[in-house]
Amino acid sequence: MENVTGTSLVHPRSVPDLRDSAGPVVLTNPPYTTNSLLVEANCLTRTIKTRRGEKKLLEDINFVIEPHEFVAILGGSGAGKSTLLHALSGIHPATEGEVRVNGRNLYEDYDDFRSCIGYVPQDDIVHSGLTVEEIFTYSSRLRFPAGTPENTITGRVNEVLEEVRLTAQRSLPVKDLSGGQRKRVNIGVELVTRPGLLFLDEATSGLDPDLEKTMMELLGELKQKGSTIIMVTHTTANLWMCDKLVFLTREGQLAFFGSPSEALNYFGVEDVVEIYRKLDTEENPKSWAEKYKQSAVYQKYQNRVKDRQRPIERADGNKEQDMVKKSAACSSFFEQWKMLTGRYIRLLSRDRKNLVILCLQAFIIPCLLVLAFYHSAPTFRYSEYRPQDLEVTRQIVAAGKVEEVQQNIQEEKNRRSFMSNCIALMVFTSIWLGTSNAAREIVKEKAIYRRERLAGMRVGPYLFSKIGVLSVISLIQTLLLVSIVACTLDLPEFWPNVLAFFLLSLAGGMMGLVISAIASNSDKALSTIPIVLVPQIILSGALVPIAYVKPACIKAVFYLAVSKWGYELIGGDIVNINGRSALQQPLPALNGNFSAHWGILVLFIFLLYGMAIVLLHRDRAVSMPEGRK
Ligand SMILES: Nc1ncnc2c1ncn2[C@@H]1O[C@H](COP(=O)(O)OP(=O)(O)OP(=O)(O)O)[C@@H](O)[C@H]1O
Repeated sequence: MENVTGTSLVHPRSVPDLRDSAGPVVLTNPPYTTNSLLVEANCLTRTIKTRRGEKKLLEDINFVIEPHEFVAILGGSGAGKSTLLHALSGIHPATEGEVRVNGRNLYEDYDDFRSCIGYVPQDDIVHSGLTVEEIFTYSSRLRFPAGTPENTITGRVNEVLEEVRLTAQRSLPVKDLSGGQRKRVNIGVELVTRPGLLFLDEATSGLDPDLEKTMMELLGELKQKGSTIIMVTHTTANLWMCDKLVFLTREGQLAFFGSPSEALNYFGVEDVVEIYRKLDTEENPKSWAEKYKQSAVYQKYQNRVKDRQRPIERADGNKEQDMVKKSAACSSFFEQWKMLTGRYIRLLSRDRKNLVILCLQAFIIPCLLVLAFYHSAPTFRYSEYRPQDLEVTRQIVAAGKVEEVQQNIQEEKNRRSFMSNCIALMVFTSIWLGTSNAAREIVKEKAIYRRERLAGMRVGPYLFSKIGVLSVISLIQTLLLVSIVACTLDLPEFWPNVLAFFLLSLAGGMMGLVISAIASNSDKALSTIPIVLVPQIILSGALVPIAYVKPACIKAVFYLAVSKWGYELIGGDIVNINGRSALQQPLPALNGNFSAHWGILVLFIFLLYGMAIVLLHRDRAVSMPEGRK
């Protein structure tokens, strides 16, 4: 392993996969990224700011991991193992120092390496409602370059099922698998592209000894197939399968880097567990780092670093770059959107209870509205709003029958008031339905989202897949709402009403997605909904007519509420009942000149969409180079 020649840093086995005999890179064959990668950690330090000042999680870590090496990162709890893994994989870059992969700066060229890197998190971050086969298939579609034939994907999925020994369970949903099987699914997701660099964060923890050994053997096989594997682990039973061990002191310094046998010799112990004890009981952890720097093992590997410098510089940079870039070519916007939409529909359709609740709420709420308004206010029926009413009133006035005029005015006021209330409630219902449909949709799968962003998923197709499916749900709910309420209460203008309520629901959905993008978990998302929805009720103008609101700066706040524009658009002049004479010509909903209101609702939808895009782009867990700044 230590005699790897420096003439090419690409493993020979990977070449036929990606190139035809004529030379140029082709993608008709499986687009695996089996090119072996050499990893150099140069002076890695990670400092964070705490209330008590700066804290170093990692300090001056240096080592070189050769292609095809299987490396375990070890150390006591809180030593910085995960921090080091994140720094090496580029997920959370070090604040000082650099990681070089085949001589190139990983942090600067992360996008080029994205598809060569697999990261298996500690938790089983997959959609538990999908089957094992579906998970591997979607994972392949997301990670393979555009235009990869379906049979290539199927072939690779079958291979991975074999590799992780889950062929018999391929049709089972992940939620029905055992803990160990789920771990294997978690690892398999990253294996579809056969990554050149595979990082695992305690991926084998919690497994029984037999399964843990099986997983280590599996990783050993992957190494044989060309991957460089770096793993954080607490399990010491099978460390002899690793090529190198990295030991960290309690304070994140490098205590040791070398082979398992060298580790036992260096620490003068017979069992790796004793090394933990030695590292833990040392009063001054830094002394381990200093001692290691004086050791022969350190000198040996430092020489290896020096020897490595020249071959890296000599390597055929262009070919190397081409290959990495080509394999990093992710699927197109449309392909990603299609895949993500298909997966989202599948997931929703498997969650029958949720679907029933979505339909029920769109059915029960309008039914309650009808019950409340139809029986209590028969005069409210919209069909009774006729211009003749006004004429009749005028005749009564002309006849000097003041009492009848007053009664007529009162009836007119009641009618408008009921109408106004019903429309306001429908407006709130639409916005609320949209918001509650969407508020959990990103946050509930945020860990998966982050994992897939690392694998090359783009924010645009992801958000569009959510919006597309949620729009269909909103449309169905709106049709139910408007059909039940508007038809029973004789509201005219059916389709314009449907469109207006649909836009409101869509705007609500966008608010929900913004909440979902900000929230750190589903509970927080749900408790944020009232913060967004209650202002929609207060600022709609239905409770306090905007004409009466003073001063102007407070009035301006009302203009920021989606409900205000929807309420005015759908209610027409009825919304101004308190500000106008009841004898004014009543205008049926949507008959006035409200074209600006349509435009403003659409503008709100676009603004909220933009906000969700920006928030998802700024998600710190997946912002590679920015994380360093
Ligand atoms: N964002 C942070 N703010 C403050 N301290 C942090 C932060 N992230 C990590 N730490 C601290 O850095 C140290 C190293 O954390 P890390 O998760 O890398 O340790 P670890 O060796 O993987 O631990 P374990 O084996 O228990 O998972 C810990 O003491 C942890 O509390």
